[in-house]
Amino acid sequence: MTTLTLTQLLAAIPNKPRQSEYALSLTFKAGQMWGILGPNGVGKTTLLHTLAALKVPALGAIELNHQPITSLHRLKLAQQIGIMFQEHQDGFPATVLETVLLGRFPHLSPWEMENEQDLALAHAAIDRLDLSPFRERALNSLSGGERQRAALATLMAQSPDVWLVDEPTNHLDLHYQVAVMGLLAEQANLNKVVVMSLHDVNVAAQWCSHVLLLYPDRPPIWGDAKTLLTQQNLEPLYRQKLAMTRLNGKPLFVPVA
Ligand SMILES: Nc1ncnc2c1ncn2[C@@H]1O[C@H](COP(=O)(O)OP(=O)(O)OP(=O)(O)O)[C@@H](O)[C@H]1O
Repeated sequence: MTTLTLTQLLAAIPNKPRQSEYALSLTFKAGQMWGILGPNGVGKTTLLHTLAALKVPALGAIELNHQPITSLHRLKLAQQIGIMFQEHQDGFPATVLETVLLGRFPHLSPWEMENEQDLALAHAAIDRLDLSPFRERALNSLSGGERQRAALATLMAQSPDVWLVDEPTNHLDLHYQVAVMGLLAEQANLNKVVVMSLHDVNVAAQWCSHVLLLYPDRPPIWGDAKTLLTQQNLEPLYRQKLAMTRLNGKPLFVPVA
């Protein structure tokens, strides 16, 4: 069973004094769907980048299946941990299919070309994200939502054990928000670890099994989403008064002006 364990972890947040940060010690487990919530600038993206070993933490350790991630070869890491970034930068001109195929790169040997199975996985991911009409389109010609779905299709083609997803519902209309959260829930059901940053507490309440609440000015809390997603915990998180009701047994929060 895949585990990603954080021990006394402090992410290196630029311009933030270390003494004002609180350490994280928790384990993300296979089958769990985690939402990281917190105000703008609190460090959600920095934490995701640190978990993907793209940033060195200020302090503490991260272990994938009880092995320090720093001891794993970058290629091995990319086979097991995948990240979808918040901002999508198109480094060079490429079609949707070429981009999604990049997800297979960590699984290829040096100089090896993608085989039929890699192509089949890329096509399946494109179909799953409703991108078939755009298969041969230049990535930079896509709309924001289509581009977001192409990034998720690339992650799906990569098929890592740990999915780190920075604001998955960004740019998406309501239909695709539900479709994409359904896709991530499906991955958790397939025993992947899913960790995402979210701004919509209602999306977290609807879909996440666990949450990590990052406060700007007090220790973080983490655990069962049903227990932690309360007005009492969320109002100080966002410094915003909230009203709460229930829909189908799940809480629904509305900011009160
Ligand atoms: N390259 C950088 N130089 C200076 N400061 C930076 C840099 N990158 C990030 N920061 C700062 O680090 C802090 C954490 O940023 P981060 O993107 O992790 O926050 P976030 O919680 O994801 O925010 P948001 O909800 O706005 O996406 C912010 O104050 C940000 O301005």
